[in-house]
Amino acid sequence: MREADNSPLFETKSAKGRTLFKLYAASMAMAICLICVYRVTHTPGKGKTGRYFWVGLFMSELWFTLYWLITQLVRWNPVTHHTFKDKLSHKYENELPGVDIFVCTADPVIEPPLMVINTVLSMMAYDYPPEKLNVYVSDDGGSELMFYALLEASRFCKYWLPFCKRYKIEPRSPSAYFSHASPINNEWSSIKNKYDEMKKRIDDTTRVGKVSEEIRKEHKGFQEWDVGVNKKDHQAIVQILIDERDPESKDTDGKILPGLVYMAREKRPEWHHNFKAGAMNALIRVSSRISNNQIILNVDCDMYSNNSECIRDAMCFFMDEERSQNIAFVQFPQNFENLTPNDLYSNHLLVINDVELGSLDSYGGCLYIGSGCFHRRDTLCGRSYSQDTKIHLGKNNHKKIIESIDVLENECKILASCSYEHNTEWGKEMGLKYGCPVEDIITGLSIKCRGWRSVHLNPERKGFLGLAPTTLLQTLVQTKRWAEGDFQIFLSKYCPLVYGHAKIPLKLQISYCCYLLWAVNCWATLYYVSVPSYCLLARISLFPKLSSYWFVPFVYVFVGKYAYSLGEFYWCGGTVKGWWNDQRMWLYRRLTSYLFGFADVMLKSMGFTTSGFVITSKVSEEEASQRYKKEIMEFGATSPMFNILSTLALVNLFSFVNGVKRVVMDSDIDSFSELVVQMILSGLIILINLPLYEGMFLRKDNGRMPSSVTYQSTFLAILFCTLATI
Ligand SMILES: O=c1ccn([C@@H]2O[C@H](COP(=O)(O)OP(=O)(O)O[C@H]3O[C@H](CO)[C@@H](O)[C@H](O)[C@H]3O)[C@@H](O)[C@H]2O)c(=O)[nH]1
Ligand SMILES: [Mn+2]
Repeated sequence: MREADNSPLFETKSAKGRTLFKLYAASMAMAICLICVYRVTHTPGKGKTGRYFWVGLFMSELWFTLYWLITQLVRWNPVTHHTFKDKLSHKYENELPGVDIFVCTADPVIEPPLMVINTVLSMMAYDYPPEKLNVYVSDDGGSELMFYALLEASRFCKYWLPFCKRYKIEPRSPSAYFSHASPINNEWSSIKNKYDEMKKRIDDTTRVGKVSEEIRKEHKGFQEWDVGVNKKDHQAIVQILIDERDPESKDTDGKILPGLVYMAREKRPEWHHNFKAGAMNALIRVSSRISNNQIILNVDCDMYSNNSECIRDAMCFFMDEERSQNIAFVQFPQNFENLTPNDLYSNHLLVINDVELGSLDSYGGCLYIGSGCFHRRDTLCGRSYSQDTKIHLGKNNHKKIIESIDVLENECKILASCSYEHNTEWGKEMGLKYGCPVEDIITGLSIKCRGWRSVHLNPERKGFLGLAPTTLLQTLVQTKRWAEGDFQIFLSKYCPLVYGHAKIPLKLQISYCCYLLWAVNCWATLYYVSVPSYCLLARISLFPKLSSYWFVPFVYVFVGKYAYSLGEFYWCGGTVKGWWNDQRMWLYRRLTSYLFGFADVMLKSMGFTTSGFVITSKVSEEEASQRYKKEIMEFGATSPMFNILSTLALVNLFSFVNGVKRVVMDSDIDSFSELVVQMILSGLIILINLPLYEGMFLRKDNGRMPSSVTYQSTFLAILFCTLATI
C-alpha cells in the first residue's frame, strides 16, 4: 500500500533519435570549420578588391556559427512529460490546493469583451472543485463595457457550468464550443439560446459603446463609472461579482460557483502603470486579500481553456511526493485557434514549442511565456527555494473572511492603487518585474535564479488556444516587442551569463541566449541578403567556384541545415508549405523586427526613448480576414519595416536579372562560374519574396503594398544597384 502511495504523479521521457541528431550536428560542425578555413585562406590580401566585403561576410558567418551552436544546444535533449491524473485524484482529491486564475485585458476595442468572457467562462468551467477556483479579471481598459459583459457572464455561468460538467464537453469556451458542436438535446438548445441572447445583448451594448440606464440599475458596480472614468485616469475599481461565501451563488444544480472578481487598478497620468506586469502585481495583491489560493494560473484574455483537465495536469507536478518541491511553475505552450493551414505568418512557433522548450526543460526549466502558466503564489512573490523547508500545498490557506463585501472591496481598492507600490519591492524583488517589454521572460529567469526549476507541459489535447496576429505588420510588431525585451535583458544586469552564473546550469544560461540574442541576428542577415547581391552586380566573387573542392562544405552546410529544418518542422506536425512560410517569416523578422528591436534597445540605453507595449489586436476587418483565410499576405499599411523588405527584395531581383543578362547576352561564362553562388543566393531570395513582388506590382486589393512604399523602395533599390555598378 505504502509503495503505491509514493508512486510518481508524472513521468519524463527523452526524445528519440538523438544519436542521429548528434551525428548530424557533428558533421555540420566539421563542414562549418572547413568554411572557416576557406575564409581564412582565401580572403583577398590588403589593398585587393573585395577584401572588406570578404571580412564582413566572414564575420557574419562567424556569428551564424555561434548562433547555430546555441540552436543545437536547445535541440540536444528535449524531454516530454506525461501526467497520471488518476493517481492524483485517488490520493489527493480532497486536498487539492485552490487556484486563483488571472485574466488580463487592456482594451475593449481590440480585445472585445465577448471574447474575454468566453475565456473567463472556460476558466470557471475547469474540471476542478469549484469552491477551489477564483477567477480575477484585470481590465486595464477600465471599461464599463467589460464590466457589463462580466456581469452577464456571472449570470450565464449558472447554466453553463452544470452543462459542461454533465456532458463533459470540450472546449468550455461557449463561443468555441458552439462554433463546432451539433445539438444533442433540448438542454443543449436552451443553453445555446441563452448564449446567443447574451451575445446579442453584449454585442448591442458594445456597438452603442455605452451601458444603458436600465442595465446600470442592475448592479451597484456601475456607479464606479458615474464619476467619468477615463482609460488613463481613474480610481481603482474592484467589484466582486460572484462571492463564493454567498449562499445564493450556486449554479442550477445547486453547486457552488467559482468566485469572480472584476478589477481595474487605479491609473493616473503621473504614475507609470507598467503594462501587464503592473496589472499582474495588482491582481496578486487583490487576490491575496480575497482568496489567497496557493496556485496562480495566468492567461491572456484571448487564451481560453481548451482542455478542462489542465489544472489537474499541473497539480501532478506540484503535488508529486518526490520531485515537486523545487518546481516553481508549469508552463503550457501557447497555441492558437486562428492559424491558417500553412501558418502564413509562422505564428505557431511549432519547433520552439515542440523541441526547444522541451530541451530547456531538461536543463532546469523552460521559459515563462506569460500565458497558460501555473505558478506557486509565494514563488511569484519572491520566495527563494530552500532544501530545508518543505512546502505543503493543499493545507488550507484559503482566507476565512468575515467582512462584508463592501468592506472587502474597499480594502482591495487600496491594494490596487497607484501609490501602493511606491517605495516597495513590487516590480523588483516581488511579483513580476517592471521595465521590460517581456516581463514574463525576465520574471521566469529570476525565479530560476532563486533556485527553482520549471516544467514545460505539452499535452496531446492543447491546453490553451488564443488568437495570433493576422496581418504581417502585427506579427512583425509583436516580434519586435519580444526581440527588444529579450535583448534588453541580455544587456542588463539580468543577463543569464552573469546573473545566472553559479545559480542556473551553464547549459540553461546559454539556451536563454538563443532568445535573448534574437535581435543581434539582424546584422548578419542584413549583410547576407544585401552584400552578396551588391557584389554580384560589382562582379566581386565572394564564394568558391563550382569546380572548386571548397564548394562542397558550402553546399553541405546549406543543404544540411535546410533539410534538417524541413524534417524537424514536418516531424512537429507542420506542412512543407508551412515550412516555406516559416523560412520567409524568419527572414522578415530578422530584417525588420530584430533590427528595430535592436535599435530601440540602443536608443533606450542612451535615454532617447522608453519602451511601450503595443497590444496585439484580436479583431480584424472583414476583407482582411478573408485574405488571411486564403493565405494572402497582408501589407496594406505604410511602415518602414515594409520599406526595408521591399528594397532588399528588389535589390536581389535587379542583381539576379543583371547576372542572368550577363551570362545569356554577353556569354560571360567565366564570371558566371565565379559568381554562381551569389546568383543562387539571390535566386532563392527572389523565390521566397514572391508574395512581396505580387503585393507591390500585381495585386489590386486593399491588402497590397501601398504605392508610396513601392515607389520609395524602387528608388532606393535602383540607387543601391547603381552604386554597385559604377
Ligand atoms: O498594459 C497592458 C498591456 C497588455 N495587457 C495584457 O497583456 C496580454 C498580452 O498582450 P498581447 O497584446 O496579446 O501580447 P502578446 O504578444 O500576444 O503576448 C505575449 O507576450 C507578452 C510579453 O510581451 C506576454 O505578456 C504575454 O503573456 C504573451 O502572450 C493581453 O491579455 C493584454 O490584455 C495588459 O493587461 N495591460
Ligand atoms: Mn496575444
